[in-house]
Parts: sequence; structure tokens; C-alpha cells
Amino acid sequence: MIAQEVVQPSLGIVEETVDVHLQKEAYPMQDNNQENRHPEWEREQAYVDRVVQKMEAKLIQMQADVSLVRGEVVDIRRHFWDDVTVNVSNPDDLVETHFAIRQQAEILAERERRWHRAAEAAQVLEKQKSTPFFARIDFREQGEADTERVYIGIASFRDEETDDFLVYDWRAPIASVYYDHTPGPVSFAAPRGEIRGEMTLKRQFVIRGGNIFAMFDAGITIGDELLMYALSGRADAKMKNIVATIQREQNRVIRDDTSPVLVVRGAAGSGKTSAALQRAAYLLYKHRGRLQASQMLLFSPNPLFSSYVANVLPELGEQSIEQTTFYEYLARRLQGEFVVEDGFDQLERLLNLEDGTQADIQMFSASWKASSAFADAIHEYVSQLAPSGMRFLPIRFMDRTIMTANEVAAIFAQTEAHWRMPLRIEAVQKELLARVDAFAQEELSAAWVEDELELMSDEDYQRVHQKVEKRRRHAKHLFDDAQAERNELAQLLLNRRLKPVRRFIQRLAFVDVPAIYQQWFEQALAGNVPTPSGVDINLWRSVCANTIRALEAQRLPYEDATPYLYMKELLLGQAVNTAMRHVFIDEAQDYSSLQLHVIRRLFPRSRLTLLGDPNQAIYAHDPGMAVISELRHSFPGFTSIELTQSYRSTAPIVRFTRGMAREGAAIVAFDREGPLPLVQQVASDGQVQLIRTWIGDYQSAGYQSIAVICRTQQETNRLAEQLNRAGCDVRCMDKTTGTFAAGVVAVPAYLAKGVEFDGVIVADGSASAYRREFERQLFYTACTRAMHELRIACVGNPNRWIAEQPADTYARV
Ligand SMILES: Nc1ncnc2c1ncn2[C@@H]1O[C@H](COP(=O)(O)OP(=O)(O)OP(=O)(O)O)[C@@H](O)[C@H]1O
Repeated sequence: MIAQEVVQPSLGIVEETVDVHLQKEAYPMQDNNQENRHPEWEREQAYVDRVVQKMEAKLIQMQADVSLVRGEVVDIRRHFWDDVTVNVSNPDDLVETHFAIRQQAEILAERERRWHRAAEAAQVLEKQKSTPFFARIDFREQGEADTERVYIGIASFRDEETDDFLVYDWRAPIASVYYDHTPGPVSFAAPRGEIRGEMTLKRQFVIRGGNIFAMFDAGITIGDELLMYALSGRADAKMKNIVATIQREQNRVIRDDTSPVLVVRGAAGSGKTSAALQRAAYLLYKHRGRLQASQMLLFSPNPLFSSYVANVLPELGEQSIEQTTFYEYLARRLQGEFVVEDGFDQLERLLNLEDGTQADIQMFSASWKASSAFADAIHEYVSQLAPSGMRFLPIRFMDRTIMTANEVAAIFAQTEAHWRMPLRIEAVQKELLARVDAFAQEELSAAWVEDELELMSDEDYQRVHQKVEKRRRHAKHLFDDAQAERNELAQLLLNRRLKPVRRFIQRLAFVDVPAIYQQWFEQALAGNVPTPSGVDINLWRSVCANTIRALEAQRLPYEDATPYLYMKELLLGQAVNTAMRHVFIDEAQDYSSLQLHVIRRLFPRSRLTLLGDPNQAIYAHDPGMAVISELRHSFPGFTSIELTQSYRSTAPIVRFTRGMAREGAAIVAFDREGPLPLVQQVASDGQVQLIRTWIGDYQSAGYQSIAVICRTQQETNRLAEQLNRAGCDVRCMDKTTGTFAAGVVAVPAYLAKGVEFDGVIVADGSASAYRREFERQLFYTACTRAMHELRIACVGNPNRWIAEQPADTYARV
């Protein structure tokens, strides 16, 4: 399958704009001087030309297919009703009409899907035409005489005349040789088993607009030039794919296809999110036909991040996978029961607390309620709840109580005590529904029913009349039509009126879960629950009293939402999603162990990929990921991969920030130089001016995305307003901001999670702003968002995590 070397004339493809400045910096040896060029440049360019020409031809064909299918879609839409005979005069015709419409709608949907698929495939090829491939390896299989030349790109491309692969998909088995090895003896896993051989050449290309800009041979150039090129570029409003430069450890993450739980711990900027997305693309490719994008779910930290990463998969020719946030899940499950605080409001609340008793109470509450000790306490509580501790609500119907709470409790008390709680509740539910049915029978002749029958519509009468008519035709005995119609009508009316009651019972809303949760805190306040060891009794009582107050006001603080949901599921049964096959949790360090446990239970048939960095844990509780890692023995096939190389930031930024991270010495900086981080002390009334100047410096340096990162949303709003008043054009971001844009943004550190900027300015990194341990991680997160340059303004003395850094890792003014 060696690609043929037919030289074709260039097709004069439109050139993309390329950052020439960067180009020269990155490749001083690759200017227009022919002598400096790689000796095989011409030959490779001829191959590019040939592939591009074939791609152009294919594109013409694909575009014709797209218009053909599009035409069919338009045609079906236009003549949709021509092929459907609509007849609703009797029930049989109605059913027939329904099926005819459904059939027509299915044909349309299928054609639309084909159209979208064809259009997407054409788009990918259009894009690939500009960069048909990014690498070449020459591989000789053991025992074979021929060396195969393998070009690797974002998708496979085949010569339809010869059936040869002109380009291999980066996910093809042989492509892993490129990612995992240097030239020499190599092996890779193929469907037919392990294949051994020798890689005689590993070549990388920078191709834009169908023209080779640079090419390097591993072993001849030092280091990874293509990676340097990729990392020297500017930050983007959308995350880029990294398929041309995936590193070996990242490739392990991407191609792991066996672990039920894969935990990836990695430094800031080590490519965890990138690896996760390329992994999704890899799995979709490998299991094509069996795995759909809709069976994969990514938990992301916030909507901003979701939009930031949304492009990666479509760029690789794959459908986007589902995305959600844990809060979205919580809010959906607890809808209608409470006003649920979100994680960002919790953070804002905690960050704005002055040191003192209130801060101690709220911080303890947030961290303790996320602990496994509290989860265990809830488990124990639920298992010992029955029967006296259960709380029920009465069943009410139109201002009347059909069953009192005590009557419901009495039904519960009759259920089998040794059954699991959800089974007992289900038994109560069945009994309640039966009693509602009986109640409905009794009510048939009630006076209010008689009154309301008068008010029923003509359609209702018509419906009932037809039903009775039909029944009479089949009846073998005499039939009192008038009486039958009246009964039918009354039944219809009662069913309508009782619908909310039945739904209440079906939703198991008769179990007063909020009261049961609250009861735990009431018992704790009364001293009937052991105070957590080492905790001051007054602080403990305040936590309990505050929780009771919030619940009474129907507010659920964020720290209570997961334990509450957990308890609710222990009582009422677990919601499960068995359709999902892969769940990715990015920023996994921000989840408590209970939250991770809840997700695990929710997706029992799914593999889990957890990606996180304990040093960026921004919540006031311990990162649950650490606990999961400790549980490796209880997960057969559990795999843990550590990524230590940081790619996002320049080496000086990494050298400065890694000292702030626990075990940060292990973080390896990629050898990309840049200015030293700058720390400048400033008077409080001088900060706005200083930041304004810095923004100007960054803009002059050509940075397109600049972030001013603050500790809280309050500070962000204030500073953005001051900067705008001072003449800077600053966009203020908050938790509702859904998209990224180039330019200058002001953003609280906790919302800057997972994203990056060319230049970062941290506003007020002083000791009075960042004091507590969990703020260290917030500060580290803020600083590590910078790709090329980092500056920190301090209103007062720099915080201790700056002060602890070696003096030569930053410049101080
Ligand atoms: N192999 C690679 N080739 C090119 N760029 C890479 C590679 N790995 C990572 N990067 C780049 O490094 C930056 C950081 O990557 P990513 O956001 O995936 O890291 P992360 O570990 O999720 O970061 P954080 O935890 O700080 O949010 C991105 O710009 C990404 O494109």
C-alpha cells in the first residue's frame, strides 16, 4: 500500500493567512532561501499537490451529492402533504392518517440526516484540503522487504482509482507508531495482533493552504519543532485539536480502550482536556457503528468552558458529544423542591466572608457536608429510619384531604420491614393509587360532579357518546345509553381532576424528603447525633441551625444539594441512565467524593474518565478525585495516568507557578521561552491605571486574548467597570456568559477554569486578597491560564505563595 509518487502540478490553492512573524521565529532555517530547505521539500510538495488535487475532485463529487440530497429534502418538505391522505372522520381513518404522517416524517428525517452527514463530510474534506496531512512515517514490517510510506492526517483519504490510502486517519492503528516512537524498532496493536517492524523515517509537516511551510525529520532536528510551532501560536476563542502533536503519555489516555475507570491526573496545561476530547474522537472512530456521540457525556465546569471546547470534535469530523454541568443535573433532579444554590454562588459567598466565626461555620459546613463521613451518616440514618422517623405528606384533592399523613404512614408501617426502602415506598405508592381509584368510584355520584357535568364541552360529550355507541354495538344485553353516558362523563371528569393527585403519588412526592433531611439536623442539634470529632460544639450547632433555617426557607445551599439528592435516592430509588457508554468528568478535582459516587451510580453501564489536577481544586472541600485514586483496588481494571509536562505556558511561567503547587517540583516545563512573570506592588488607587497600562503593553505585543482575572465576581464587576470608565474596552464575564470572544475580558478565577489566554493580568494578588489555603489553588488556577505572559498587581504585599517563589523565577517592581 505504498503511496505512489506521481508528481502533479500545483493547483494554485488559495493561501491561508499565516502568522509570518511567528513563522520566521519558529523556523529561521526555513525561509525562501532554497538552500536552507529540506532536500526532499520539492518531492513532498508534489505529493501534497497530488493529494490536494484528488481531494478537490472528490469534493466536487461530494458537493454534488450534498446538493442532490438537499434537493430531495426540499422536495419531500414541499410535497409532504401530497403523499399523505388525511382522513379523521372515524377512528380507523385517524390511525391510518397518523401512520401515514409518521412514515412520511421518518423518510424526511432520514434524508435530512443523510444531508447533514454528507455536508459535514464535505466540510471536513474542505478543511483537510488545506492541511492534507501533518506527518509521514516509513514503516517496514518484520519479514517484509517493502517499506510502507504512511501519511497521517485528520481523516483517511483513499485514491478511488487505485484504492490506495493517500492519507491515514490519525486514529488508525499504524498511526500510533508516530505518536509513541522515535525511528527504530517499533510495534503497534492492530486488529490482527501486535505488529512489529522498523520505523525508518518520522517526518512532521506544517502545511497551510496546500503549501508546505516547514518540515522536520525526527532525529535530525532537536526537540519537537511542530509542537513548538503549535504552542507558540495565539490563544483562540475555541479550543484547537492537537492531533498533529499528541505526546506519548497523552496517547495512552486517548487510546486506552479497556479501563472501566481511567483517572488522569495532570498539571495545569498538561493537555487533560485536549486528551479527553481526542479520546472521545478516537473511541467514536474505533467503535464506529456501535458507539454514538449521544452515548458519551462530558461533565464540564461551566457553560463558558462547554462552548470553548465545543468545536474540537466537529473539527475532527465527529459529532459533538453531550455536555452538561453537575449543577444542571442537580437542578433538574431537585426542580420544584428548592431554590438550589449553584457552586459559583457558594464560592462567591465563601470568598466574600470576612475572617471570623461566620466564615468558620460556613467553611466547615461546606467541607464537612462533602465528606464521606457525612455520606456514611446519611446512609446509616436512612437504614434506621423506619418506621417512626419517616415523614409523609397528606394526599389532597381540591381542598380536601383524601388521606392524612398518618394514614400514609400507617400504610408504610404495614409494608415488609426487611425490604429495601425504595421497595417499601413502591408498595405504598401502589396502595395509594388503588385507594385513589376507590375514591374516584365513590365520588362518581357526588354533587359537585353532577354540577360540573353541566359545564363539560361538546367535544367531551361527542367523545363519550361515540365510546358508548361503540360499546352498545358489541353489547349482548340491553343497554341504558343515557346512564352509561353519564357515568362515562363522570369518569372522564374525575380522571381529569385526579390527574395531579395521581401524578403526585407517581412522583413519590408523598414522601416528605425535605422534612426527613431536616430531621437529621434537628436530631444533631438536640445532641442525638455524635458531633464530628475535633469540632467545636458551638460551631457544630450553628451549622445545624443554619441548615434548618435554609431548609425552612426552601433554600438548598450547594453543599447540601448532593447529600440531599443522595438521601433522596436511598429513600426513593436510584435514577439510572443505562444508555450512556462513556462519561468524562473534566476538572474532576472540583467534585467531592460523594458527587463522584452519585455520578458513578447514575451511569452504571458507562466507563468513566476522570481528568483533574488537585492543585486547581477551587471548592472548600477535599477533591474527591484523591479518594477515587485511593480506591483503585476496588475498581478492577482501574488505570491511573499522570501527565507532568505542561504545554500551555512558557517555561518561565511554569517555573514560577509550579512552586505554588503541591508536589509541583514534578511539573516539567516545555522549553518555550518568554518574559519572566512580573509582580508589581501598587497603591489601591493606582491599580486601575497599572492594569490599563499592562493591557496596552499586551495589545502592543500582539496578544489577541487578554484576561484580567479577579478573585471574586464582585471584584470582577467593579474592576471591569473602572477599566471601561478609564477607556479600556473590557468585557465582563459571569456565570451566565455562554461564549468566548477575543479581546480583553475580566473574569473571576473560578470561571476561568480550563480556558487560556495569551496574556493574563491577575488583579490584586496581595496577601490580604489570597489568604486561605483553598485560595492558594484559586490563585494557582488564575496564574496558570497564561500562555505567553503573566503579570500580577498587588495592592499591598504579595501573597505568601508569590513570596515563597525563588527570586529568579519572577521580576518584581
Ligand atoms: N500535545 C499537544 N500538542 C499541542 N498542544 C498541546 C498539546 N497538549 C496540550 N496542548 C495545548 O496546551 C494547552 C493546555 O491544554 P489543555 O487545556 O488540554 O490542558 P489541561 O491539562 O486541561 O489544562 P488545565 O488543567 O490547566 O485546564 C492547550 O492550548 C492545548 O492545545
